[in-house]
Amino acid sequence: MDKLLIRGGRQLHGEVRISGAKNAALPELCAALLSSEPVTLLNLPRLQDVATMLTLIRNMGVTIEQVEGGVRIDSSKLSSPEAPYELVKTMRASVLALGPLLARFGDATVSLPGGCAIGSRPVDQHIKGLQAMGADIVVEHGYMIAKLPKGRTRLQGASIRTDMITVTGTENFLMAATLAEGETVLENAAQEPEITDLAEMLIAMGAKIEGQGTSRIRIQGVDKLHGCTHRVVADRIEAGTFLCAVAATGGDVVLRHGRADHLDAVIDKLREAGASVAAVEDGIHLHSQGRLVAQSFRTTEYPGFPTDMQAQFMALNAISEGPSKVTETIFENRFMHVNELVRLGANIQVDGKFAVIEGVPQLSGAVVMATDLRASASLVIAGLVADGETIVDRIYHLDRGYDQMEAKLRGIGADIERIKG
Ligand SMILES: CC(=O)N[C@H]1[C@@H](OP(=O)(O)OP(=O)(O)OC[C@H]2O[C@@H](n3ccc(=O)[nH]c3=O)[C@H](O)[C@@H]2O)O[C@H](CO)[C@@H](O)[C@@H]1O
Ligand SMILES: C=C(OP(=O)(O)O)C(=O)O
Repeated sequence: MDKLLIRGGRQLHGEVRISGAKNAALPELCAALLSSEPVTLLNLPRLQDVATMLTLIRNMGVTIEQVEGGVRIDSSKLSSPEAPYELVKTMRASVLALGPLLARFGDATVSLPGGCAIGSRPVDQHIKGLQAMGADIVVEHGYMIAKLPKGRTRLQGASIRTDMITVTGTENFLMAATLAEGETVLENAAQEPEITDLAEMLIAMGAKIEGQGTSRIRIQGVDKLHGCTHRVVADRIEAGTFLCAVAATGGDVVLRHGRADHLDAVIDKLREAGASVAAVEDGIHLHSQGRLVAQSFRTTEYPGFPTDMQAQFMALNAISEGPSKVTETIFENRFMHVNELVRLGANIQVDGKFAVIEGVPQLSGAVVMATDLRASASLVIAGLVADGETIVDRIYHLDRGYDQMEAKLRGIGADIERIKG
């Protein structure tokens, strides 16, 4: 298992290129299954999750050709609309294959993803919504087996209101509805920029969608979608992670292609903490000097503070001045990084969905274990400011969602290397 070795204490200066977003690329690879014509996705990040999704769809009989900056996906010969457990277990986003397969073939078998470190993450809303569109779905032997009733060839438009806001749920319904008969209205829809990006790709394929980026999305089903070329939106969580890293170490960095307009909640907190952050042409500029002031925050759905930035901002709070309180409202078990941050000298108490942090002036390097994707990123940030050497073990979590993180950090002056294991 690979590890990262970090020698902390360096300020970060220079430019980082932000990659395409994991959470847009994954649904968009599934959206390519909606058409028998080729789809080209550009600005595709080099991530383990993307590789897993490509294996998953290749397994179904899809042809993938590498092109500069991305892939060309040809699903005209897709023969087996199935997502097996072996692939789904390493990546929950595989559930995004369900909506497109069902919409195009009237038939899909997708493994239930199972729980993961940050929470139980059920998919009951996905099933309920697709059932409202006329699918028969049974759960047997750990699989969701979805079919259209006899005599039907298309899903039916429906009004779907989920019990809570769900990002991949909204994406599954959005993709399924593009080929359904009639109108689908998604109420209580997620508003994340990745959903808007997916909707823009679907529109480029001939879908009729209105209201993306709001809580009410309307889709008029069409008979067929065609191919398209789409550029994956920049990863706001990768950008937010680098902002927190530089805010913690001090320094001056431009995040090329970063979208400040997708990170308002995080940038507001960084400014309140004392960092200077500005949108610049095709990027974000951050300048930070000296110890910042810790900030309390509460994770909520977009446009609120993202749960995917909670761990990284907590690492920053751990070495900022004063107390802060972090409230995690989206996932029930997303404080796995706390014990590891404590091993590095942080002062953090957890009580249910609250974490209370008392900033300390200095962390000290140690061996720590990554438990999930963003927990790993928070440990890297802590390692960059800690005294001496920090080893972050189990970074396969990090590789799931960060495109060459250590090379990008080295490029702006961090002392960080990968130890192959
Ligand atoms: C690939 C991708 O885009 N992943 C993101 C997506 O995950 P994902 O789409 O899985 O997260 P959801 O928005 O669905 O989850 C929100 C909450 O709803 C619950 N829920 C969801 C669906 C369901 O059928 N039943 C149910 O109870 C979840 O357990 C969670 O408590 O949004 C999360 C919340 O912003 C992010 O942390 C993930 O990075
Ligand atoms: C939780 C995350 O991703 P996923 O939904 O793919 O597990 C994340 O990106 O932080």
